[in-house]
Amino acid sequence: MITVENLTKRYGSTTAVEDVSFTVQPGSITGFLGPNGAGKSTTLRMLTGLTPPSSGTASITGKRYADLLNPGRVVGVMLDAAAQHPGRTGRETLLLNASLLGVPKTRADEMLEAVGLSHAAKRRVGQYSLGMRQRLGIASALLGDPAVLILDEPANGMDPEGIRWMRGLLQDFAARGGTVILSSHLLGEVQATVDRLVVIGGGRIVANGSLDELLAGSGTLVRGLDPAGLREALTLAGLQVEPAGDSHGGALRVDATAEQVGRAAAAAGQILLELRQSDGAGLEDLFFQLTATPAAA
Ligand SMILES: Nc1ncnc2c1ncn2[C@@H]1O[C@H](COP(=O)(O)OP(=O)(O)OP(=O)(O)O)[C@@H](O)[C@H]1O
Repeated sequence: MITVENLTKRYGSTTAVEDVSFTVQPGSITGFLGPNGAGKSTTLRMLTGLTPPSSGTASITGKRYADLLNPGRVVGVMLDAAAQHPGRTGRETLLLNASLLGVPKTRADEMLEAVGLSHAAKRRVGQYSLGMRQRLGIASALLGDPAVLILDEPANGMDPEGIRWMRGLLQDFAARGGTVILSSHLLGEVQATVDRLVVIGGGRIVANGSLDELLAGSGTLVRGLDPAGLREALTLAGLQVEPAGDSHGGALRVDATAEQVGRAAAAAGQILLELRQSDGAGLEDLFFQLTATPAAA
């Protein structure tokens, strides 16, 4: 379990992270989402003891990272896959990390196999693509057989096949009771992988919940035989209504449950052609909406 409580980081007059709190439970994959500069890396660096917080605390399995006896056996971390030593081979990289962690050398080859890099084991990391470095970074993070994984932008540079592979690996890890947090600035990149989302914008948490909860938060899509009459009826019933966009053929997005919308329409005798929870496009809108800075909103 990961617990972040009231974390704040200031750099001079810049507040990179402000009063951030969330938890990540075992058996789940949490996406830590936000646009560039939102404060994701700073939060993950504080969580892993690399950046001291200005205030607040972060703990992994109940302890601060610095207080873990052999942290690599508890938590696997990948913060910057591109920063790996270019002159070492993939295998040498893992052998070195295995000896630092005190795990058997055989783990290095096992992990190369697990991330699909056995064929490139003897190639220098400098010749690896970014996607291959991400795989190597994940192999390093898994070396100590940790219960917790913290990955900063692991999908960056991966092709769709790589993202699908990583999804399977992380879902297996979580299914065995592991705790995973991974950051991304692209919702679409992680949407199919994560169970929960913590969304950060301008250093503050702007949404936190399961994907289902956040989807439900994007409202109900409704389409009627008489669009103008339906809109008037819903507005008169006190519901917030807006057009759902050109691609939805006169549909409306309503900030209410499907039942509330259905009842209001029925009371006004409006005939409905479609009534459903607003879908993934709504989540994308929600993401932009949530992460827009007040000045841009
Ligand atoms: N060492 C530092 N000194 C000064 N400002 C910093 C430092 N590190 C981060 N910042 C600032 O803190 C803010 C948050 O940065 P951070 O790297 O955490 O964002 P991010 O969400 O990880 O973005 P990205 O996806 O671009 O990595 C930014 O405004 C950044 O310029």
